[in-house]
Amino acid sequence: MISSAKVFIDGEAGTTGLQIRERLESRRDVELVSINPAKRKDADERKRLLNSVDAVILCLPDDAAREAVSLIENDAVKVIDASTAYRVAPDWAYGFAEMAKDQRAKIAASKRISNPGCYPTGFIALVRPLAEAGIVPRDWAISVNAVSGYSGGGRAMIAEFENEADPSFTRVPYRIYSMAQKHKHVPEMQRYAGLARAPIFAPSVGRYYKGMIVEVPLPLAAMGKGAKLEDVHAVLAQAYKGERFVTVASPEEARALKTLDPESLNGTNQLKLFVFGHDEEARLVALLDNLGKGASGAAVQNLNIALGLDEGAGLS
Ligand SMILES: NC(=O)C1=CN([C@@H]2O[C@H](COP(=O)(O)OP(=O)(O)OC[C@H]3O[C@@H](n4cnc5c(N)ncnc54)[C@H](OP(=O)(O)O)[C@@H]3O)[C@@H](O)[C@H]2O)C=CC1
Ligand SMILES: CC(=O)N[C@@H](CCC(=O)OP(=O)(O)O)C(=O)O
Repeated sequence: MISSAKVFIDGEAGTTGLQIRERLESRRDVELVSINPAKRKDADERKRLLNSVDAVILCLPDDAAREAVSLIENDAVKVIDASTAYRVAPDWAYGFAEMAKDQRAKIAASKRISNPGCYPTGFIALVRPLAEAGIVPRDWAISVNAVSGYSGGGRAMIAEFENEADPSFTRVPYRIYSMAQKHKHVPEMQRYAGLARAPIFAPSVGRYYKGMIVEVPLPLAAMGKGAKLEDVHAVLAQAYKGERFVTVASPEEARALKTLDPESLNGTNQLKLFVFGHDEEARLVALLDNLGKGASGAAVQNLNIALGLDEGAGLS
């Protein structure tokens, strides 16, 4: 346990970096080390800071994250990378503490932690326990549909939706994207859900800032396992029993809902799972803030675990 850990956020002026900074600023057990804004892309100054702290959080595009990792020579520095660069790298710990019983220990023991993608956080939470239980066959042709607020695309997409002077400015209320089935999140979805086949991923973005719904339709009757809706719920409830940041709505709560608002958990590090439908057809839903449990919340949770601090410090 380190009493006051020094932390540098590389990319602290970006969407994710700013939110992490806000979550850490008032902490007494963490001392934030900032870069002079004029030098924030200066490799020498970044290298100095990257090697002078207990932990760094990388909130950069993939290539810049790889460069940052290559600049670290101090073996004591712990790295939490928010980008896609190392999410399926074998020598990195996947930073989804609730994903498996031994995952916290893996995160705590590793100096290289990759923060999960926002969509994969919802997908893996829903599917991994069901694949382990045999309800979802590992070779099932699974699909996942999702909607995100536009902050999911970082500063560039925020400008697209908010800045009328931006050449890409748009007023669309909703749009689908990534139709070529090559989204950067698919490899980590497949790997950590434990599937033999890549899921068909259909993401979309809406004209609102943040919040997301990730949905997995499951034709239970066609899956040949004889699982009923209550079995699906029971597996998920057991998998996340006692977890503070991942909860499963009760069957009564799910039945009472007529609609679901993607913004309901904004500002929190919460991920809430729902099992809708009936015994023949289930609609599994994960609700989260793409900038909360989908990014900055998860990064702070991982930082806390990596430094041996209270896992929930700075999080709600
Ligand atoms: N937004 C989200 O919901 C999520 C984002 N992430 C991931 O987090 C990372 C950051 O994303 P996000 O915050 O949204 O992106 P942003 O575009 O909002 O921020 C990226 C920041 O990195 C800076 N930057 C770019 N290149 C360099 C460099 N070579 N050296 C130093 N700084 C650099 C940018 O500066 P400038 O703008 O001046 O180029 C910007 O401040 C990405 O890898 C993304 O995939 C993860 C989960 C969710
Ligand atoms: C709405 C939108 O565009 N979302 C982004 C995902 C968010 C993101 O930046 O990906 P990470 O979670 O891996 O960092 C996308 O689909 O590329």
